[in-house]
Amino acid sequence: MTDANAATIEVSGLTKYYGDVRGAEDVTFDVERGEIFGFLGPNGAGKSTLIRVLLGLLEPTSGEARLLGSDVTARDELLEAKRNLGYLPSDVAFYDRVTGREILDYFGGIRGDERREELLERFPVPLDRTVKAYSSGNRQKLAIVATFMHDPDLVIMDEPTSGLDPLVQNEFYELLDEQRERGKTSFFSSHILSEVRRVCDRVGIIRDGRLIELDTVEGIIEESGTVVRVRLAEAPDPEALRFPGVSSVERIDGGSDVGVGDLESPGDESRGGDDAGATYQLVLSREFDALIDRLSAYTVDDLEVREAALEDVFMHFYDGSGAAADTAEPPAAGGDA
Ligand SMILES: Nc1ncnc2c1ncn2[C@@H]1O[C@H](COP(=O)(O)OP(=O)(O)OP(=O)(O)O)[C@@H](O)[C@H]1O
Repeated sequence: MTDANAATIEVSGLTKYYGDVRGAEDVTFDVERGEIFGFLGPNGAGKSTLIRVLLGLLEPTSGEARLLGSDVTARDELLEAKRNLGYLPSDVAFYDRVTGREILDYFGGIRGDERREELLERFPVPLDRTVKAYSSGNRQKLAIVATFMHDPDLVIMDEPTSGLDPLVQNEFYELLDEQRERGKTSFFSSHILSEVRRVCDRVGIIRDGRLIELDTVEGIIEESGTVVRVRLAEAPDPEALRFPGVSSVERIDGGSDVGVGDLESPGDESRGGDDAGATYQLVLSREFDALIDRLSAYTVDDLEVREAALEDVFMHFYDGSGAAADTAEPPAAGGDA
């Protein structure tokens, strides 16, 4: 039975293997009623695997998952819970020889459509055209209307803003804010950091199938929220600059094998490697006394301290690997991260 007081999503020790291939490993988290929860990770991290298990489309190898109080492996229970669920897949595929209106009529007939008109005003689409003739943005807007129009308690979305222009994205974020005010729950995967920062209450970060971070966006930034760039006259091993509170330290002037010099600050590339000194980037919590203490052992030629962008923090969680490229924000997304 659906339990009105239960967390809307409960995942406990969930593991899913495809034969020998790990999809998800020992993942545990809850999403509470009224939360906006962002689920992040590089390509192949296991996001879709978890979403598909939650929807009952994949059988877990071990562990448990409950959706709106229902065990996702109990078919009848889950079917009942799904009346209160909206699902927006990443690759929306409508039967495209029918019109947008016919599609909404179809889904409305199955699940209800009490919010249809209001949502169409906010996300207008050419209703009488066949979906085949829709732009990808219109297709996504139609999918949003179809996902929310029966006013579900929980919506699960896989990269919901892909293909939307910035104005429509904003409208979508406002819709999520309103959902939260109405006690509805939103769970979505994303690669767009500005969107995560703008809308999410909490974030789970998944890598190689494992949940490696679960916190509020503020908590994540606070924990690793300051970026320090320092140019020293000497060139110590980066590890010599590490102290408690430093989550990453890298030499960024080409003197080490870790290259994050492409992050920002045009002009930096002109600096490094041409003499005995070296430039480092540290990501740390606000441990300034310890920083000054550590740097006092060297000659500081230049020092820059700034608040970390979410990108810096994610670089850290994504381990500075090529996977971090997935966190890059597409130009159309706009935003502040
Ligand atoms: N049907 C499948 N058969 C075998 N392996 C699979 C299958 N689906 C996913 N995998 C593997 O499971 C791992 C997790 O993949 P998943 O699609 O869940 O990642 P993702 O985080 O959703 O990635 P993306 O951001 O690229 O969509 C990957 O190694 C992937 O290759």
